[in-house]
Amino acid sequence: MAKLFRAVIMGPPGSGKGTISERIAQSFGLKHLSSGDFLRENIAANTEAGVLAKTYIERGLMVPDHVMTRLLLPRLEEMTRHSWLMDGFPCTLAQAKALNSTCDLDLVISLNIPYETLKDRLSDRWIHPASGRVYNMGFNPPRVQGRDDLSGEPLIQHDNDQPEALVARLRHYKDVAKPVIDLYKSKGILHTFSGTETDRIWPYINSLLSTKILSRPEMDTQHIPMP
Ligand SMILES: Nc1ncnc2c1ncn2[C@@H]1O[C@H](COP(=O)(O)OP(=O)(O)OP(=O)(O)O)[C@@H](O)[C@H]1O
Ligand SMILES: Nc1nc2c(ncn2[C@@H]2O[C@H](COP(=O)(O)OP(=O)(O)O)[C@@H](O)[C@H]2O)c(=O)[nH]1
Repeated sequence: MAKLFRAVIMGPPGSGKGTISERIAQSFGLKHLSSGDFLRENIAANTEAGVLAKTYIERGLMVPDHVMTRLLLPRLEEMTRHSWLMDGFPCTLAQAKALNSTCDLDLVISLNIPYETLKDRLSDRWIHPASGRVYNMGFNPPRVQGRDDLSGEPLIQHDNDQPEALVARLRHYKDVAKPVIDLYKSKGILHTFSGTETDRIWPYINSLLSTKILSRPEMDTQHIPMP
């Protein structure tokens, strides 16, 4: 049976989780799972949990742990035959404990990015709300200004990406993430990457993953022998 690989990427808002997850998914063939995308799918489909989650997200609040775990864990249980990388979950200790009871993680990537960098990136972040695709006017601008590359639909900015909201979001992230980071450190699976540019961090993440993962998407098809 093939060795499956399960990883989590953590970091404050704007640290590049989504951007780096996409690169990892493309280079190593892991499925990129995003808690935000998953919530948006549930909201669009009007599921019971989606309707509930929406009431929190609209107020700029985190969705309660029990709603998140009820939504995400069954989804992960369906993924027993896939390697995956999860972005945005767990972000509290309760979520991490719930995840722990479902699967063994191989690796946790934690991004450590200075506040000034986060502030600059987020004030320039544009989002295609329907898909969650993310742009930055300097780093990865859309082909047509203000429009999503694939659908051509308008891009928006989130109020809570603006500097006034960011300090509170970062403080909250630090408070809730610290015990999660400590937990993964104690398990010996935490790898922290610091810097101000995704393009400079990426080679280190790439080479770490190259030592842990055998190769590209074929790994999902379960024909790769155990090392
Ligand atoms: N693990 C989670 N626990 C609780 N709420 C969550 C979780 N993941 C996402 N959410 C909720 O869904 C919303 C959208 O999540 P998403 O990750 O797309 O965007 P975000 O808050 O802008 O995060 P980031 O800036 O880090 O990308 C969050 O603002 C939060 O309300
Ligand atoms: N200028 C700049 N912007 C970046 C860099 N890496 C990511 N971004 C942008 O910064 C914003 C936040 O990145 P994102 O991947 O959404 O971070 P997340 O909130 O952790 O998922 C997005 O607009 C990205 O396009 C970088 O190295 N430089």
